[in-house]
Order: sequence, then C-alpha cells, then structure tokens
Amino acid sequence: MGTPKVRTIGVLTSGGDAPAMNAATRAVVRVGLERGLNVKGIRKGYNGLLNEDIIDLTSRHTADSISRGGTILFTARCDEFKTPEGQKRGAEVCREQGIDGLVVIGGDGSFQGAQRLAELGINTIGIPGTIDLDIACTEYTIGFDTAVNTAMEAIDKIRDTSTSHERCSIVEVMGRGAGYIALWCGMATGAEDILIPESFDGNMPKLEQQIIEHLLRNRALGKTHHMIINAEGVGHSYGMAKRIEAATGIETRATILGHMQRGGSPTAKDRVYASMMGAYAVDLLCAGKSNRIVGYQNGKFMDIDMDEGLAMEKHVDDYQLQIAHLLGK
Ligand SMILES: Nc1ncnc2c1ncn2[C@@H]1O[C@H](COP(=O)(O)OP(=O)(O)O)[C@@H](O)[C@H]1O
Ligand SMILES: O=P(O)(O)OC[C@H]1O[C@](O)(COP(=O)(O)O)[C@@H](O)[C@@H]1O
Ligand SMILES: [Mg+2]
Repeated sequence: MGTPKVRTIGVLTSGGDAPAMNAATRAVVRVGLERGLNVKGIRKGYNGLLNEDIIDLTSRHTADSISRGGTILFTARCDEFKTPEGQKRGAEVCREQGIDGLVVIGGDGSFQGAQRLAELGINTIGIPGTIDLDIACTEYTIGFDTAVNTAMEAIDKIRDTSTSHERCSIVEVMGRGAGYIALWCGMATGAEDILIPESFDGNMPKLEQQIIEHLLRNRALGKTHHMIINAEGVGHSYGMAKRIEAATGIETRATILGHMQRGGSPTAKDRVYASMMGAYAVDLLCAGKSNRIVGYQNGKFMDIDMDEGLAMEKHVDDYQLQIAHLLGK
C-alpha cells in the first residue's frame, strides 16, 4: 500500500438518499481508520460543508448502520454549491479543516460538485449513490437494487386488488429522467405496459391511445387486470388513469409509490457492493488519486476519470426493453 498520500479524509452524502449509503459510509470510516487516516463526516451534503457541520468519525458512529436505510450523515440539496463562490468556499473549508481527500456519495449532480472541488485542488472521489441507476459509467449504483425490490413488492400487492376488481392500474415509480426502476419493476412483475422516458417522444395522446388499444385487446382475450408501470419521468399518472377509464369504461386507478421506494433496509447486494465501493474510494485517496468515480463494470469494481464518466451517455438496453414488452403482451 505504501505511505498514504492523504492524512485526513472527509465523507458526505448528497442528493436523494439511497438505501446502503450507510454501508458505503461505514466502509469509508472503517477502512480509512484502518489505513491510519483521520475521518471526518460532513453532514447534510454540500450544505454541511459550507456551514462547517463537520464531525470526527470513529467506528462507533457507524455501528448498527449497515442494515438501516437513509443516511446517518443526512443529505441535502444545496443550490449555493452550484455557484463558483460556493464551490470556492467549500474548498476553503476543506483546507481549514485539514481535509485533503473527500469521498462524495451521491448521484450525477453531486459528482458535478465533486468535479469542481477537484479542480480547486481537493482530492475528490465519487461513489455512485442513487436509486435511479442513471450514471453511465457504472452498471451498478447504490440503492437501485433495494428500491426495485421495494417497488416490486408494492406492485405485487396492487396487482392482487387490481385483479379482484378487474381494474386497470397505473403504478408510478421513481426516476426523474431515467426509466431503469420502471423497466426492472415492469419485467419483474409481468406488467402489461412499461412507460419510460427514454422511449417516450413526448406525445401523450399517442401513448395513451396505444395503451387503450392494448387494454381493450387484452380484455377481449379474457385478461382480468392490466398493470402499467409508469416512470416518474413520463408522469401524469392520475390524468392518464382518468382518460383511460373514460375511453374504455374500465375502472382505472393510479398509485404513485413515491418516497417509500427510497427507504428501508438495503438488500444484501446493496450492502456488499456499497461496502466494496466505500473501501475502494479510500484506497484511491491513499494512492493519491483525485477526480475519479468508483464504478462496477463487467463483474469488477473499477474507477474512471470523473470528467470522462460524467460525459458518457447512458442508454437503456434495447434488447431488454424489447423482451419486457414481449413478455407483457
Ligand atoms: N452543476 C453542479 N455544480 C456544482 N454542484 C452541483 C451541480 N449539480 C448539482 N450539484 C450539487 O449536488 C447536489 C445534489 O444534486 P442532485 O442532482 O440533486 O442529486 P444527485 O447527486 O443525487 O443527482 C445539488 O443540490 C448541488 O449541491
Ligand atoms: O426527494 P425529492 O427531492 O422529492 O427528489 C425526488 C427525486 O429523487 C430521486 O429519488 C433520486 O434522484 P437523485 O439520485 O438524482 O437525487 C428521483 O428518482 C426522484 O425524482
Ligand atoms: Mg441525479
């Protein structure tokens, strides 16, 4: 390993929380201490950095956290940090606090903040923590697996009552601009329709007409329910339900699952991958690296230049989408 190139590291969680962010934080703390570093916890994302809401972390702070959802460091969105002044102040606080390496656990937005800090001379490593799976340079993001399983269980329950009443149900899942949760939940629950922003051209009347025709075809075949999984990025679930019911005469209900998808005890996969990523981030800092994102590709944990990683575009796999539609026909 050699002599670490940093002495004190900081860790923060930023943006929407994600189950198993705690496992990543815990690994940063425990591996950091094991490598002989001081570890500081910055609370409430970049807000805490600007307000110097910073505490010294010991192993004890992370006790009993691996099985808990949410983030023990709290999280926030911070508009001030999007400004050059805010970023300059953030770098100054790091220097004042003796933080010469920072681990940012968050999504694409948080990574842009990390990029700015790296440009200002703070060694920064990003760990992908978002339920949306919308970071192109990694096949895995912390929390996606748990969120999908949580949503899947909820959808199974909605399907039971939907079948009893012979209704059509629209379930809206999270994903601001990304349809991965919808695609996975749709496939996992055998949904009849899966609506994702990546394949939506913005023409809502056309989309609704396709759903209406599909629903009527299925009714003619004797299907007793029709489940539509709609990504938040497509949205408008309540209006869609009203219009489908008016056009078909089939009772239609919309459910927006909302923030329940972001909470809860993380799955084993999320706990293990998040732990590995936390450890990997610390070892990158120890090796003197900065402006890197920890990722997972082709069965291995890896790291990639943050500028390169953020410039990549993520695409939904066409084959998976095609099969999901075929299976729900
Ligand atoms: N372009 C940017 N420059 C600097 N900081 C940013 C930028 N975009 C986002 N951030 C910081 O990261 C925070 C979280 O970003 P957000 O997009 O809300 O969540 P996520 O990181 O989960 O994608 C923002 O509130 C802001 O403090
Ligand atoms: O908690 P909020 O502020 O309502 O944000 C909701 C958004 O956060 C997410 O859960 C996660 O998004 P980020 O990872 O980009 O923060 C989105 O799916 C959702 O649109
Ligand atoms: Mg994001």
